[in-house]
Amino acid sequence: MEQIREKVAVVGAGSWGTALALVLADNGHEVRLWGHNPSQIDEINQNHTNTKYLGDVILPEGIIGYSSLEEALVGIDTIILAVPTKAIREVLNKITTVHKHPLTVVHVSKGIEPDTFLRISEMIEEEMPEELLKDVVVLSGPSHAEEVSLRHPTTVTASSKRMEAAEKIQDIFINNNFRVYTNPDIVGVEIGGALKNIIALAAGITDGLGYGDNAKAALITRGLTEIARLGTKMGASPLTFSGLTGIGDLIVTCTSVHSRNWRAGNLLGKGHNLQEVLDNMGMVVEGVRTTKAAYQLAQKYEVRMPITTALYNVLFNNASPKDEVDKLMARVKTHEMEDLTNVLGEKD
Ligand SMILES: NC(=O)C1=CN([C@@H]2O[C@H](COP(=O)(O)OP(=O)(O)OC[C@H]3O[C@@H](n4cnc5c(N)ncnc54)[C@H](O)[C@@H]3O)[C@@H](O)[C@H]2O)C=CC1
Ligand SMILES: O=C(CO)COP(=O)(O)O
Repeated sequence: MEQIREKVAVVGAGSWGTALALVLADNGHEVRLWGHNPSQIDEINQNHTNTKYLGDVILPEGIIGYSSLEEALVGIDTIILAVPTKAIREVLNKITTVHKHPLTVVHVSKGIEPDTFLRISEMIEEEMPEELLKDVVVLSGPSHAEEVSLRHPTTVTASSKRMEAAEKIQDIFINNNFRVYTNPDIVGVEIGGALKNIIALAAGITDGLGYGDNAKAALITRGLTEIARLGTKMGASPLTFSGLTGIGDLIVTCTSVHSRNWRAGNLLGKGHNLQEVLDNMGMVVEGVRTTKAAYQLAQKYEVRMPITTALYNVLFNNASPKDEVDKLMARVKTHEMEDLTNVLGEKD
């Protein structure tokens, strides 16, 4: 396939931004990687490494690090936004201050904003002046940066309200190690990517408590049910949850040692407190804030989300992880298929 060569700016030089910059550079694009930590940018330009996030991986020389956002964005019309959900508004604000030309914004973050309940594409639409925003595309799926940077086979999905925009991003990223699909269901893609982190925290907790694979399989399966239950009420297609950004990302995040959400949950299950865990992680654990947002959304949409509620109690009400598991197991008996029918919206 003939690749189009583009000038692309990756905004955010953490694990995921750096790994995606590597994919883009492998495809021959001119890649500018912006980060707010000047010493890290020096390391990228001088040593072609980003050791804090990707260890001894050698980055392609085609990646040029920038600590000036204004300089990084000169002549750019596509940006990859790769910062934690919490930083999205602040970074967009900086972008619109220095860049006055229309942009396609590809976001790769996995979260929902607590209190506003906005998905990330909605936050971008709210924060960017209409005349500066061409398209919003989300790129999501089962994809740990550590493995992408080693060029191990990975599959993800691009979604946008305008399919041509998603297809363009598919073309920019796709290669023989990094296979990109498209899906028109942006609500489902964003909800699946955000909510799987909640279940991964819970899976880490049960592993930390010493429970085995049965408990993890139960969390993945019943977790998917409650993600789909909320997602369909928010307008997602139920089919998306059986795809890469649904069950796919849920499996990888609940089972991989690379997952920060699983690792944080594991420490909580072993008895560490939340602040201690977050302080030691040194990278973003998106599931904590997303649990708050999903707990609030469950109440707004009157959807049963027992795993999310149990995790909310552990994170924000000081509940004991073991007591919450005991409570989940002792709930009133129910029919599995009746629950699944609810997912499809055929019953309240
Ligand atoms: N690491 C991974 O394998 C994947 C991560 N993601 C998502 O990508 C998003 C970013 O995650 P990671 O890169 O993994 O996080 P990270 O913790 O590795 O890096 C985050 C980067 O954002 C920077 N940052 C934080 N606040 C900032 C601000 N206010 N202004 C500018 N830069 C700021 C940090 O300095 C750091 O360089 C998250 O939403 C995560 O869920 C999605 C897929 C895979
Ligand atoms: O989203 C991810 C993999 O698809 C990364 O998950 P963590 O943030 O838990 O590391």
